[in-house]
Amino acid sequence: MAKGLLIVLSGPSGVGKGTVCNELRARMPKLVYSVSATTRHPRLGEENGVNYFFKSREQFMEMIEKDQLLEYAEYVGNYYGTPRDFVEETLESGRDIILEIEVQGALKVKEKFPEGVFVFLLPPSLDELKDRIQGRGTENQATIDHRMSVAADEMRLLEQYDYAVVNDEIDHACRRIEAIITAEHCKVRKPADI
Ligand SMILES: Nc1nc2c(ncn2[C@@H]2O[C@H](COP(=O)(O)OP(=O)(O)O)[C@@H](O)[C@H]2O)c(=O)[nH]1
Ligand SMILES: Nc1ncnc2c1ncn2[C@@H]1O[C@H](COP(=O)(O)OP(=O)(O)O)[C@@H](O)[C@H]1O
Repeated sequence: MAKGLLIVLSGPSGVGKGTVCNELRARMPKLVYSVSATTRHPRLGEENGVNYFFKSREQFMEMIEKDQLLEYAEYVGNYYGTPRDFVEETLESGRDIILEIEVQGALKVKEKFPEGVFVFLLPPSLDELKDRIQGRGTENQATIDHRMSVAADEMRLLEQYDYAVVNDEIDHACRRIEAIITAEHCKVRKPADI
């Protein structure tokens, strides 16, 4: 059986990765979502095992030592990582999986899965990005400033991705990503790619 597609959706904080990913999951019920582990505290309404697996620093370090993470990254003072087994089992079973992760982690996944589909979500402008992070109201000003300075560096990594999608409107961004997934399924795989 053909393996599933590994789709990595990345881009700067606040660009709308979470929002677009949720909408895609609603539109593509067969698309499997990888739930990450993190040392960040849960936000109001977030559930363990649904949004993230919330871990202590010690538990996270243990996952690293046991090689249970496909990749991990430290981002604005917290660790985030992708549980490996779930991704590999999903792909083996022929289902597509989407990882919504920040850019350093995405590039580590690319080293291990060069055949993955790497999608970079762009804001319509940096001003709009700041408005979105502020508008979400989940971070204090210092964290917002830190995330904005990280965002400028993150944008430079765009050229290492396969696709750039501007998140102007959620519906438009989702349609573009759906089109990318459809196209990837239609792609003729050369023996060297398999
Ligand atoms: N490398 C990596 N990044 C992750 C993972 N899970 C989430 N992230 C990213 O970590 C960053 C911070 O996530 P979070 O604190 O939930 O804030 P938000 O996504 O900006 O609302 C975001 O860019 C996420 O996409 C993961 O497993 N690995
Ligand atoms: N296309 C869009 N137009 C306007 N606002 C958006 C759009 N996409 C996301 N947002 C808003 O921007 C904020 C950041 O989105 P979020 O999905 O949390 O970003 P990320 O996961 O990349 O950090 C949220 O308040 C969200 O509602």
